Amino acid sequence: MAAVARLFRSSSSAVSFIRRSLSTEAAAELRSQSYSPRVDPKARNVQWVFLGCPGVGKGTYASRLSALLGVPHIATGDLVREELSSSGPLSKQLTEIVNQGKLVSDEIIINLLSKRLEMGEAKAESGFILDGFPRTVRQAEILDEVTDIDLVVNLKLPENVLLEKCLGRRICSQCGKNFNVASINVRGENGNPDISMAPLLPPSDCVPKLITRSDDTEPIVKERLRIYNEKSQPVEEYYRRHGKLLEFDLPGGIPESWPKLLEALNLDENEDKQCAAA
Ligand SMILES: Nc1ncnc2c1ncn2[C@@H]1O[C@H](COP(=O)(O)OP(=O)(O)O)[C@@H](O)[C@H]1O
Repeated sequence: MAAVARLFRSSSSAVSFIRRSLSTEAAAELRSQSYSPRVDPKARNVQWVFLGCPGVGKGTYASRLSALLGVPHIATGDLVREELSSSGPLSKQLTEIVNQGKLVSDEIIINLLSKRLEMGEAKAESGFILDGFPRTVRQAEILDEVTDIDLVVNLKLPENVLLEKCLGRRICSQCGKNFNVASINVRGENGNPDISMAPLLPPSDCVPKLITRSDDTEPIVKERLRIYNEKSQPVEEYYRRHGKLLEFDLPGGIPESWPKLLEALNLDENEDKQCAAA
């Protein structure tokens, strides 16, 4: 773990980039606005983290908010998948780890994230919505050493829904959009409401190009859920202690959840004009 801190200390480009672009002043200003509903979302420097189990919809909601707020959506899972399809030196090692449902080392993930952030710097990006990072308490501590996170949104769904969602997930290999062929109807337990989600079907152009992620099989999803509970649930606790965690129980699919999420974030639905489809 010390090696990761050393990586940040010694990799001056990564550290200086993160320090420069993740301005704590802007973060303090955002906090002082306390998500006031009347603030122009584009005027904010958003530095948010999305937490949640595999399949919960971090990518869907983070990318919608990224379009609404005009900040990049950075998903470390996407960075890992890009790396493993690139036939670069890490590719074989990463394929093995991902296909076992395990986590990539903190060193590798921070390296990939630093490179992505540097690329954003070149494009004068400001703010971010991180999805899939941090996933260990050590990653959260390292992030805190280099920046000031404003808000952590913890998306939640029951585990049986998560499994069905992962197994129904399909991706268009051409446009990259995510779809879901599962029709979910799960009875709520212990007084919790029932959950229904209609399938999110692709347009006919995408149908012949649909692929399934190699780690979206039942045994691998179960392992990813186990690892989430072991390694990433403590991250929820870490941010809860720091008073940054917003818990959000998804009430259903996108049509029910999106307006409620905007409400929880004090964002006005009327600002949702240019939001891209999920
Ligand atoms: N922050 C991270 N730390 C370690 N490994 C990661 C991290 N982010 C992504 N990965 C790797 O990439 C895989 C895919 O990530 P992601 O698409 O976020 O999956 P999930 O659907 O399980 O949330 C993970 O199972 C893990 O192997």
